[in-house]
Order: sequence, then structure tokens, then C-alpha cells
Amino acid sequence: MTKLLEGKTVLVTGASAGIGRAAAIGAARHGADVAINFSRDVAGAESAVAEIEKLGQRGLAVKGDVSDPETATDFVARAVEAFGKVDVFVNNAGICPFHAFLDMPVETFERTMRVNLHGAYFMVQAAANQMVKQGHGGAIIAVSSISALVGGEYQTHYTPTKAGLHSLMQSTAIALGRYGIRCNSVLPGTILTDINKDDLADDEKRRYMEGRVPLGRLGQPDDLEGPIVFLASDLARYVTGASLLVDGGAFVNLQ
Ligand SMILES: NC(=O)C1=CN([C@@H]2O[C@H](COP(=O)(O)OP(=O)(O)OC[C@H]3O[C@@H](n4cnc5c(N)ncnc54)[C@H](OP(=O)(O)O)[C@@H]3O)[C@@H](O)[C@H]2O)C=CC1
Ligand SMILES: C[C@H](O)[C@@H]1OC(=O)[C@H](O)[C@@H]1O
Repeated sequence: MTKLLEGKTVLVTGASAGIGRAAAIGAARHGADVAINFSRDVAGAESAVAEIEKLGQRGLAVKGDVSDPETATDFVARAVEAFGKVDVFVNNAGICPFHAFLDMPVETFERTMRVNLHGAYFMVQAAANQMVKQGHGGAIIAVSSISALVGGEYQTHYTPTKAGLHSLMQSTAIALGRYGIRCNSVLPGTILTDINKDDLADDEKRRYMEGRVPLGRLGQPDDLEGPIVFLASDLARYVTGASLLVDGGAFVNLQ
């Protein structure tokens, strides 16, 4: 297999489970040393680092809640201390506490904004400042969502954060292009992870969601590995400000 990220250092937020974990392990499979952030799941983070090391790469787990802006500078500093540089930054950490619109608790709304969008802003800023200082460009990838483009009845607090991430990558692509830093997003459809385990425990809902996907199945976290590694790699050297749907065709499936 051609290793697309040989010699690179990759940072991934929210990588103790799900899509972030798959992205981190995928980056290691492609020859990168990988630092991961997580907020609570110590066992998950440790096992992700163990997987990275099993692939012959260096791994590091740094605990921190991304809703605190200091987590961003700390994560980048710890990764640089361990690996000397940051080449690729994947902003993945996110939450989606499903709730109806009319009685949305203020705390649920604010927490979702702070983790998914404010956290991303300061993480991307910290990673970008490090890349600018290094002076040899870099790649930033945000895990946005198909939900940046379409709505969800129980996601009125969540979908604006995903549209915000999509927009953040477009604006940072402009702000950082002169430094050779590319900024893109992936837009996953429905991927089977802990974030939607309760929602999809309803058989009828799960069958409905599966039925919307032309490729005939819901996604798995490692379906994101290839798209994220591609955008991180030099194969995507002229790609910036772009977004890549990874949804089995769900978005285009009107009828
Ligand atoms: N699954 C899906 O269908 C889709 C998911 N996405 C997006 O993908 C991203 C990953 O979600 P997914 O893998 O599904 O979900 P998971 O719940 O499986 O994983 C979420 C990850 O984020 C971490 N995390 C949560 N809150 C914080 C925080 N405050 N600070 C740092 N880390 C945090 C968790 O770590 P810990 O438990 O240690 O806190 C965990 O590692 C999210 O941004 C989500 O919006 C986008 C489209 C579809
Ligand atoms: C958590 C949901 O299942 C998931 O989140 C997204 O961003 C997708 O659009 C799905 O709704």
C-alpha cells in the first residue's frame, strides 16, 4: 500500500471513539505520527494510541474539553513537544444531544455550540498558528456533516454548528491560503457511532435512514478514513475550501 502521510504529524480531536478514532488510526496506517484529543473516555483514548503504536507509529493522547479555548493551545503545544511539528489538523470532536426545538434547554443549545463550533474555531486557530510558525504549509480538515446542508427536527441546535464548520473551512481557506495551508471539510451522512446509538435504536427510524441511502447501508467510522487521509495528503495539494460528502449518496436522493 502507498503510504500517503509518511513523515507527517497529524492531530485529531475527539478521537477516543467513532469517526475521530478511525481517522487517527487511518492516519497512522498511512505513516503518520498521531496525537489525539479526548475529553472523558480514557480507556478509549489509550486503546486508540495502542492501535497507532501497533502500526509502528508514535501516538499521544491529550485529555481536554474542546469547549475550553485553553484546550486548543495545550493540545497543540503537547503535540509539538512530543513530535516537533503539526502537519495536519483534523477537527472532529462533536456532540449531538437530540432534542425538540420548542423546549430546547438553553444549556443544551449553548453546550452544543461551545463544543462543536467555538471549540473548533479555537482549535483550528491554534493549529494554524503553529503551521504558520513552521512555515511549510499544512492541511486542516473539519468533520462537518450532511447536516450542514439539510435540516433535522431534533437537531436545530446541532445543524447550525455543522453549517458553521463548513463555512469556517471556506473562510480559513482564504485566510490561510497564502501560507500554503489548505482547509477542507468532510460531510458524513449517518455513520453508526455512539452519537446516534439511542436515536437509531428505534428500528423503524433506522430502517428509514438505511432506505434513504442509495448504497444501501448506513456508514461505518472507517468509511471516513480514506476521504480524510486523501484531503490530508499531497494528492489533494490543489484542493482547498472544498467539502466532500461521505454519505453513500443520501444527500442527492430526493426520490
Ligand atoms: N455519526 C454520524 O452520523 C455523524 C457524525 N458527524 C460528526 O462526527 C464527529 C464525531 O462524531 P462520532 O464519531 O459520530 O461520535 P462519537 O460519540 O462516537 O465520538 C465523539 C468523540 O468526540 C469526543 N468528544 C465529545 N465531546 C468532547 C469535548 N467536549 N472535548 C473533546 N472531545 C470530545 C468524544 O470523546 P470523549 O467521550 O472522551 O469525550 C469522542 O471521542 C462529530 O463532530 C459529529 O458531529 C457528522 C456527521 C454524521
Ligand atoms: C448524529 C446523527 O445521527 C448524525 O449527525 C449528523 O451530522 C448526521 O447528519 C446525522 O444526523
